[in-house]
Amino acid sequence: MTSRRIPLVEPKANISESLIETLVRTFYGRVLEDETLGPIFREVIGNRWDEHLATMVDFWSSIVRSTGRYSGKPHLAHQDLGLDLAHFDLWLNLFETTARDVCPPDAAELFIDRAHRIADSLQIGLDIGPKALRLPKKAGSGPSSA
Ligand code: HEM
Repeated sequence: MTSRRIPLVEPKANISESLIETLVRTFYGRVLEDETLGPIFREVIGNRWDEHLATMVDFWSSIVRSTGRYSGKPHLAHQDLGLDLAHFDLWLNLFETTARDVCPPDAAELFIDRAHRIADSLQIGLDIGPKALRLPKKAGSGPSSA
């Protein structure tokens, strides 16, 4: 049997909905104060903050409690935001700090592990950074570069 290269952090903590809500509210409060991330979120979300926070609570509840409450398409939500690696680094650093500030250690590690995995998947799907697949364009799918 081969060992995993990236050990999966398995859920140990029984994470409550109220912890998820605290994490989500604290994190997006800090995101809004960030001089780079704040303006992006303000512009895109506008006055839909209640909806966004509720979506994010459902998202994390699905991830760490397997409640199945989220069924959106995160890749589509991010594809027109012009994100680059620096945005992901900022987001992940802020998320890690917030998770460690508001969660017990084992819960924080689970959130952080999943956030990194999903960020990787977003970068692969959005063709950002060294993890991007950079697949050649299919014939007929764009302007030809003769
Ligand atoms: C790189 C920095 C990031 C920025 C600037 C960013 C920005 C945004 C914005 C503006 C939205 C709202 C889209 C809309 O309602 O139209 C959104 C939605 C969302 N983001 Fe991010 N995001 C980032 C990284 C991440 C990461 C790393 C994750 C996951 C760990 C994530 C998960 C989500 C989810 C689940 C939604 C909801 C999509 C839906 O409506 O179904 N984002 N993000």
